[in-house]
Amino acid sequence: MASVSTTSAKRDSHEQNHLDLLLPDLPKGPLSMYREKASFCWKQLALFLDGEDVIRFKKTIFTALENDPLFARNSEEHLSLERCRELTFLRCKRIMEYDFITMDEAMAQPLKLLVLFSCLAMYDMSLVVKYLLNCQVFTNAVASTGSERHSAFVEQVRSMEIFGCFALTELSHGSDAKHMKTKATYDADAKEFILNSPDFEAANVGVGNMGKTATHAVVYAQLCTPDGKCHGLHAFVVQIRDPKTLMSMPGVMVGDMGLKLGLNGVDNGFAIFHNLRIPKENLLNHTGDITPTGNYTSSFKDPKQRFGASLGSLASGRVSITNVVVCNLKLAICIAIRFSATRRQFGPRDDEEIPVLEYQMQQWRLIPYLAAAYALDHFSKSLFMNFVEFHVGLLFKDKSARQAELGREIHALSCASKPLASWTAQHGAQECREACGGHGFLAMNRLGEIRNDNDPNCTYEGDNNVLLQQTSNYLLSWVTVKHEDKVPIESPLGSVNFLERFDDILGQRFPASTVKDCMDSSVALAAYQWLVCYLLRESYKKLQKEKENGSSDFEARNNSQVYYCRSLALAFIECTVLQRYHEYTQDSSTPSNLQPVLKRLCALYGLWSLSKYMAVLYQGGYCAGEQPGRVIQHTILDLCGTLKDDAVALVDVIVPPDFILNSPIARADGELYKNLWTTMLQGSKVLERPSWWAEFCANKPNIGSLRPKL
Ligand SMILES: CCCCCCCCCCCCCCCCCCCCC/C=C/C(=O)SCCNC(=O)CCNC(=O)[C@H](O)C(C)(C)COP(=O)(O)OP(=O)(O)OC[C@H]1O[C@@H](n2cnc3c(N)ncnc32)[C@H](O)[C@@H]1OP(=O)(O)O
Ligand SMILES: Cc1cc2nc3c(=O)[nH]c(=O)nc-3n(C[C@H](O)[C@H](O)[C@H](O)COP(=O)(O)OP(=O)(O)OC[C@H]3O[C@@H](n4cnc5c(N)ncnc54)[C@H](O)[C@@H]3O)c2cc1C
Repeated sequence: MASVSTTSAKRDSHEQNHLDLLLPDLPKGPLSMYREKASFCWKQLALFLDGEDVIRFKKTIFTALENDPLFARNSEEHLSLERCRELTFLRCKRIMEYDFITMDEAMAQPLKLLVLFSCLAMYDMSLVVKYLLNCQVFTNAVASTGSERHSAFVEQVRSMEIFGCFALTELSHGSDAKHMKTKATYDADAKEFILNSPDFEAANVGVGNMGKTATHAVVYAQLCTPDGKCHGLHAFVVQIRDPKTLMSMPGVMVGDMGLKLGLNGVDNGFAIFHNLRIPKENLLNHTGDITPTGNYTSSFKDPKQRFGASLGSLASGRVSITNVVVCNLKLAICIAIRFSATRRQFGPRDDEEIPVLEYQMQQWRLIPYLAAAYALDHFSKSLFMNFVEFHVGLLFKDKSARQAELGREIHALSCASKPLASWTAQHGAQECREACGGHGFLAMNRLGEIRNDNDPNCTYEGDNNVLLQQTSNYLLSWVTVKHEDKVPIESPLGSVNFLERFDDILGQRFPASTVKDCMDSSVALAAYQWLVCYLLRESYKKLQKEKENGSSDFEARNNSQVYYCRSLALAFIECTVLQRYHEYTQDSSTPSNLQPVLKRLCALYGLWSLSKYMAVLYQGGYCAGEQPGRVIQHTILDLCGTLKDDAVALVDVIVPPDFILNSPIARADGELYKNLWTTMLQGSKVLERPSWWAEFCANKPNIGSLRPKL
């Protein structure tokens, strides 16, 4: 009989073999030095974070793209706008053919939807945006704002009989959705709505997929009844092009908005409606409906609530964007860390050059973004699952108070998580670009594309600064609830529950006196809870003061954003991200050998984010004297220094395959110069003289011949 130790050794080696088949070893080379220094096994962490099923699912998607010539990289340099759009469309169609996840599978494992979005986003942001606008944003808006009578539109999208877009923004109104001017007037005789853009300022603009491809749009318009009454913003399904010819429908002037700063695979367009008649049934009737004779009915008595509900479908976009932008951050940080681990500049001796990752400066610039990628990734997935819970409630027509509160909480969280994640990715992408020096500026290394394609995430689905106001409004509403109703502060997801200990928390002071104390992420978490309570109190006081001084509600709110409500919303979401990541890293189900590295990432994310608020922490008296500031700074540097040896392995866990990453300076083999050089030489016409060579060689300028004669 085999001894216990032999049996367990056999089991270990069996598990290792299994892991090696699932996640093959990465090539040996210049990155091996760091891989060998890692304090944990990257394969084990990948397995813990994703699970075997998701790892296999990702592999299926990535392999399909890599083996499909339609997805070949760099096959055509410098695409024209037309070709870029065409290629993105063809790829979008191909993704529908692959049907990586069926409806039933998505219902059973909703997180796999997010995995699919992430894999496509890592390949190309334009592709994922184009695909999602049609298959998710349009269909979701139809399904959640409409009713059974609209299900045919969803079916037609699935078979690509029609192609969808989502049209809310107008030329003269974007953030202020309530004041959109497009008008839908009911004609009781014809049982139709007549859609009109009163003037060109009411034209829908910036609408993804509308420029060239969409046949149908969810259009937001003010619903007016024959009695001349306006019932506010409602959504309608509007056919804008003929699916047989892609020519515009009569009554619709639709066009393309041209080149953008990024995301050029997506055709953003405009549309003007002139007496366009649409069937009565095309009103998406979740928030309100119309009887055949033209009477308006709605289950929402409060117009403010009705307005909020009509925009409800935007929440799924904001939740999903929170995850998609983390992909951009992951791509950028993976490139910069692999580069920094192989790029050598200067050294302690003339004959020794060290990797730039060894410099404290480079560590401090990059490793916090690596920590942020891990923390935000965890948060975005957990928020998505909260959204799924809410979505299921909607599907089952849950009218409970909890469901309504859950909706409010998810709205508040997503209105701050999209800004936090998109800005972190934006700043991170720029830092990574600079951290790779001149090589980072070469388009082939992809950091410019990542940065430019990430940029509009700060604007679409709601401008970041405007959205943050929704979160601070939500937090301030709890103060009113507490004062007026004297009920406990308790939300379905618990994100605001700590506010119940408001007075107690405000009485606390920075507790850590040594770097060792500060390594525990509970220190940063406690500081964040104090910060949120303090900013909430100060924002509330500021609003009151503004009103006492004669400001209207509108003015008071606007004059309380900078340093108050805006900071409050951001601090709250950072606190929530940290809280969730802290709980995750401390959880007993997290393998003990992975806990040290995850706890370090968590502590670093917390302290690094917190360090932006040092002035407020001192201003409010949470910190006093030199010690707290110093300890925080020293701990950040200490953590960066320790995590530096784990950084390459932490990248190996989250990085996609080379084909998807598509950055010669960051391939898994770490052969920085060979890969860069080969790619440079493979460019078309690199060694040829320019086609306009004669302009230099033969046609010399007649110097001074054009000098202005005064
Ligand atoms: C088991 C099943 C599994 C299935 C899982 C489902 C998975 C689904 C996956 C979905 C995937 C989607 C993928 C998306 C990926 C995206 C890719 C990127 C595509 C990007 C394309 C871009 C599109 C666009 O940009 S569309 C245009 C976007 N425009 C905006 O966002 C406009 C911004 N402005 C506004 O939203 C409003 O005007 C706002 C919020 C600023 C409000 O302004 P206000 O006039 O001041 O009104 P206010 O008083 O604040 O609000 C009244 C009331 O309503 C509440 N409210 C407002 N909005 C919402 C909302 N969206 N949801 C809920 N409640 C809302 C607000 O809080 C107020 O309430 P009270 O305070 O309680 O009165
Ligand atoms: C690539 C891309 C794709 C898009 N796709 C779509 C789409 O598919 N469908 C669609 O409908 N729209 C789409 N949009 C439009 C997008 O939703 C809007 O641009 C966005 O909602 C912001 O509106 P706006 O551009 O009108 O900015 P504005 O609202 O004019 O804002 C301009 C500036 O003013 C500030 N501001 C505005 N209000 C306030 C306030 N109350 N307090 C303080 N500051 C304020 C904002 O912060 C911003 O900096 C897309 C945009 C882009 C860039």
